[in-house]
Amino acid sequence: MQISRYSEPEFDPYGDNKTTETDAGWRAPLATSPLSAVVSLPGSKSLTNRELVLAALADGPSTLHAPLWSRDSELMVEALRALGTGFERVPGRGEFGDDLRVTPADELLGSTTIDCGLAGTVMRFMPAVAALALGPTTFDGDEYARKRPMSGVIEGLKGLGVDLDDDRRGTLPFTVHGTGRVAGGALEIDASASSQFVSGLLLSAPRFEQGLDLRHVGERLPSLPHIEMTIETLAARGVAVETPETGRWVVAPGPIRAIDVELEPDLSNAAPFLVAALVAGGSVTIVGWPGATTQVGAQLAELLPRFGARVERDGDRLTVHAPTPAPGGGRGIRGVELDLSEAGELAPNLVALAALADEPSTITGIGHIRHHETDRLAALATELNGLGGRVAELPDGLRIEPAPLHGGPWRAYADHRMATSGAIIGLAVPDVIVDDIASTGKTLPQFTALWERLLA
Ligand SMILES: O=C(O)C1=C[C@@H](OP(=O)(O)O)[C@@H](O)[C@H](O)C1
Ligand SMILES: C=C(OP(=O)(O)O)C(=O)O
Repeated sequence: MQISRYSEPEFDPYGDNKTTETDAGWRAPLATSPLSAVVSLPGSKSLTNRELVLAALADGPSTLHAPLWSRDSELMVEALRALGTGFERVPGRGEFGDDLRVTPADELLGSTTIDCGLAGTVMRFMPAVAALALGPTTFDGDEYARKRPMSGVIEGLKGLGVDLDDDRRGTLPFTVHGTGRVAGGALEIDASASSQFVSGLLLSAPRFEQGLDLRHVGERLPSLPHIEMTIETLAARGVAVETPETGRWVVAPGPIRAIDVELEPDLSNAAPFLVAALVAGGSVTIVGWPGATTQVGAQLAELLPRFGARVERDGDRLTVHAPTPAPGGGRGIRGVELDLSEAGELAPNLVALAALADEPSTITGIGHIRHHETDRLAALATELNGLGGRVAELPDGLRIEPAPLHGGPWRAYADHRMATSGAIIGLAVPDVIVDDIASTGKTLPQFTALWERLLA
């Protein structure tokens, strides 16, 4: 079989976003009439990057149908390719790019460097794979990636007997000295800073000699649905993860089956589009909404009605209808008291929505999003207040008071969800200029094209 390079010249992780970016930034389009839009979205980042790792560790070739093609998934492909995994693009039925055939290496080989970019999934999922490779693998990433916590991965691998050189600050860069085998066994880690510490160990665990008996010992565990997603993707490949008690996962050693998988659309990337219906009025429909899913974005169907939306489900179509405008002239968007600890990934877009509500909101349980692509609590408060907002940082969340907003610069901090939050504000407020809309290429290279079509 011919294994071609994934990064063929025509592939551009920033895609259509380049076409609308100018030197001054991207002027977020204002919504001038109620929406009536149907939107189709590319594959889920979280599912694609799990399936890439599992396909590379599987007992034969797997095909991923309708995978995500974006900066984060390209970084994952390049990381796995650097260790010897084969990739071949094959024509598929998806609207957003080819399918991908993944052929595991006969033997994973290190002696390489992996660029994690700003991708949490790459920096937290790949070190355990590198420990299964023969030879040293150095991990590094974007400047801000060096600030994201890695202690659960670093201390976890050391606890499993892996030789790892690090800066002792619990961050990138570091080098994993793989020997081609990991003993595995019982391990305790603190995953309070990120559920990805748990997922990253579980994904490789069936390949450890004694499997893994992992216990989380910290105070809180954020983003639980993402751990469920890891367990489900392993189960689909014949690996049972036992959960004898909350915060403990047991994986027996054994093969990871090669299977062909169909990727679901990214429901967290549906958030800005669905939120747009509440801000602009009218309705937005997402097609391809799965019947059952572990994606946390599915919670939008329950979260958006809390803000006053009406949600309708018809087969694989999910439609969000705007609330009735308030008699006094407001949009009718209600304030909320939300604990988003399970769904921190949705927080930036929901905070943007709350900033346009008629009533105050408090969103908590999201202290861990200070460790996402940027300190999202500080970034949201700074950017909204810069446009006249009244947002106060809490230790683990934000308090948002209604305030009239004005136009001005909106910094994205290289964070795709900060960029899309600026676009949401710009629907209602003229002259919001997002400095780095291309950061949406992390998970949705088509963002600006889809956004402009939403408003067309
Ligand atoms: O495993 C994953 O795919 C993810 C887990 C979550 O991370 P945290 O637990 O760090 O919030 C989520 O926020 C991130 O966007 C994706
Ligand atoms: C936190 C996020 O990403 P990452 O996978 O880099 O952690 C996110 O996409 O909101």
